[in-house]
Amino acid sequence: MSQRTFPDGFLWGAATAAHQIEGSPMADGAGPSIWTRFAHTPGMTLNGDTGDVACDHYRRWKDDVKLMRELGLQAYRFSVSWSRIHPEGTGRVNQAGVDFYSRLVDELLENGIEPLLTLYHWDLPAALEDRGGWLNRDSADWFAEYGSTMYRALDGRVKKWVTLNEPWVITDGGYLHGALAPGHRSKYETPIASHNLMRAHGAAVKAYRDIGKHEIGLVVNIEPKYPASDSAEDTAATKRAHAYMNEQYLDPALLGRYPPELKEIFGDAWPDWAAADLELIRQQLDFIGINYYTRSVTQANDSYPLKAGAVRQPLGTYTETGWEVYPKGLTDLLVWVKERYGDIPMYITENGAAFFDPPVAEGGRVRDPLRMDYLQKHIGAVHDAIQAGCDIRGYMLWSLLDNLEWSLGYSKRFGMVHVNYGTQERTPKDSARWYSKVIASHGASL
Ligand SMILES: CO[C@H](O)c1c[n+]2c([nH]1)[C@H](O)[C@@H](O)[C@H](O)[C@H]2CO
Repeated sequence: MSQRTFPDGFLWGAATAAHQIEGSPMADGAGPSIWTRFAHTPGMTLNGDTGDVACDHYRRWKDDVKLMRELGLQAYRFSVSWSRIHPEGTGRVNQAGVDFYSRLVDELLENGIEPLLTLYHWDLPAALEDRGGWLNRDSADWFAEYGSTMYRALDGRVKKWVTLNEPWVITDGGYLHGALAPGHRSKYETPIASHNLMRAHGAAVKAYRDIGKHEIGLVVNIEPKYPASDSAEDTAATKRAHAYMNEQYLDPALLGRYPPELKEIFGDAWPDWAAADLELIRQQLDFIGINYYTRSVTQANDSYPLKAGAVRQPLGTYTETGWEVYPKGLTDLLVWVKERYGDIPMYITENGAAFFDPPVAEGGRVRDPLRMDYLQKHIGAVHDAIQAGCDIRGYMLWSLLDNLEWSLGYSKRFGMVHVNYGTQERTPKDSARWYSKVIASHGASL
């Protein structure tokens, strides 16, 4: 393979999220989030795992930034825990919470690492859930207020902002299937939560345009859907699945409309949204963040309400989370985004895999060849998309650290750095050493 050259300024980094790594969820005046509440509800997470300690990043942040510098990261994508900033969700600001993130950003900048800040990575203040959460139309104002607090505190030092991380997972997991906080199971609530999340996204972007002077975008998880057969049923099911996951959020954000398949999927549960709502949602964005993990070979089935599902590939390679390794899907998807939405700049804001890692060997080595192979192929797929004309400006590996995988607890390790949850010792895996070389060579060593 000829040497791969990435564009000048292409940012190499890694990503995490507050609830998954910080621990100390109630420290220094913070309020509880829906994940603090959900994880402490018996039966909601594997082994009853919670984010009470996680990777203890709330206390070890300085050493973790030092580790990022040693690895040569150029950027770091992290999220802010809303309930550290507004313990009741709105109104009173907890300055100690703002100060934590301000210190983290300063430390990143002092170490030559660009911060990429996600305002919302699933941890809604519990106080707002008690007021209806994302089912309450006021959530757009709540989110814009919180975003404005952070813009005023950090804009300028933070130059790349993200409103939401993955509205699809928030609603499909938290409102339809109930596997994620707040654990609802309602076909009727799901579109309402989705729509209010996107209204909140629009309101936060509008607020940014009044306060901020840099870049703001939206992060979506999208997954290419390939029909399992050329039957009419599988073709229609694939179209529904594609609209439900891939178009449901990018279409309103970038085109100001929902895909028509959503009415077919949700039926009487799909409201006729007001045009003014779609105008609020459709705000000029500076970039889109793409979270990519796998593809879905899709067939018609009796799932509710989508009536479509993935078919396991007998010759496929699968990760510990049951996702097929399919790098070409990333290229196909990025080209699809460009073709459907135009030349909007993109970042790969998450890509990575959980594999079973061996324990830390003598001398502090963690051999993770499967992860290295996954990453090499997917970064190569990003390069293929760039060659195909996509404007991709960076790659954030998921994840910097092994961390709390939501309802799966600590059972899945996505980190390029191993975390011993008993001692909190960090040990870079082989994949981290390999990634450092990729960064140092700007992709040439891929
Ligand atoms: C369904 O895959 C999603 O794109 C997705 C995968 N992941 C995510 N979203 C979340 O943004 C992270 O918090 C997860 O830790 C990470 C790994 O599961």
